Amino acid sequence: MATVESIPVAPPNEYYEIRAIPGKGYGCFALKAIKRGTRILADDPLLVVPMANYMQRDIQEAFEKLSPEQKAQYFTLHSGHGQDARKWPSRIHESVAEQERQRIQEQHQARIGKEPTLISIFQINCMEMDQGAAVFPHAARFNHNCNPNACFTWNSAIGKETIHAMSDISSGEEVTISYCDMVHDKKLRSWELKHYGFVCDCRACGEDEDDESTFAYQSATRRFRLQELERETRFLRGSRLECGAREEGFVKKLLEMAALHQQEGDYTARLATVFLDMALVCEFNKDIRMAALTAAKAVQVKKDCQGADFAEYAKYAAVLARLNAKLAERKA
Ligand SMILES: C[S@@+](CC[C@H](N)C(=O)[O-])C[C@H]1O[C@@H](n2cnc3c(N)ncnc32)[C@H](O)[C@@H]1O
Repeated sequence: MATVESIPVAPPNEYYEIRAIPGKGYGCFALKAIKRGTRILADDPLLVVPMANYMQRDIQEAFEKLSPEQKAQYFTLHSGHGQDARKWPSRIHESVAEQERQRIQEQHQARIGKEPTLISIFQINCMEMDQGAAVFPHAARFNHNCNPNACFTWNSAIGKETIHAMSDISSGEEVTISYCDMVHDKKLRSWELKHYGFVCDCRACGEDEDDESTFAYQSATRRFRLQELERETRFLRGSRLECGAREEGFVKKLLEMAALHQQEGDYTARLATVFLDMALVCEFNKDIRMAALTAAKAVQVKKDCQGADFAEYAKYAAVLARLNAKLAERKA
């Protein structure tokens, strides 16, 4: 039970404070109106595990390197222990290799254990970092929403985890991020969130998806269509974008994807890639005016969600500069 004295403190900042929320532990609340694109937090890693398929011993090894204060800070974080074993599969398929089997068992024991452990804290607080994962003590205080108002990124250029506002946030509103892929449907999201030990009660999860008048219905429809469009365009993007440029209806599909992401409030780097691909396809098809317009949108979204100091941002800015130069040449 949280007491006033035990409430964790946010790092000195003008944007948010930490408050207790019944049933959710703590959460982060806006101290004032925050504009989309604002960097709310840039957090240093506390405990780093340099591989994705980490074992208990890897967390232990990283933990041993911490100072006594850092070790104590780690154990103030929320833990995913105390879950009901009956809600998890009781067997591991025989085809699973020995090392992975051990990994699954370690994770499972941590979840159903009675006390917080290194793993039970790591598994619900870690975020991707380079080829592995890390716990960021302040970023770890942001709760989940399937339609969040903020997003997080590991920014290797500055060596920090950043949290940016993805929409305009009102004073007093909880600042949330998504722990799962925003395109996933409710069933998959609930499985992903089960690993964190909670059932999401956001509008997209809590309302009746079969009732056309609800946000949940609209959201489910958008996510379903986005999945379809991702499947249809998967092999026409990235290094195969020139094939996409030649495909009839491809730009229309990218436009639809961009619209759906925006309607869903998903102003993440994924939306930036859709705008960038649109710009490159338009450039390929010699529609420079449209290309420059969509490149400007890509740059804006990229900057808003990750910042101009994010390494990949320079690539986006370079595309826009090239297109603007082409436009200027045409006008001259
Ligand atoms: C990374 S921590 C977030 C901060 C945490 N609430 C705290 O008190 O430090 C993740 C844990 O917070 C809780 N949590 C996050 N989002 C939630 C939500 N939407 N509903 C209920 N619990 C949530 C769950 O216990 C989850 O395992």
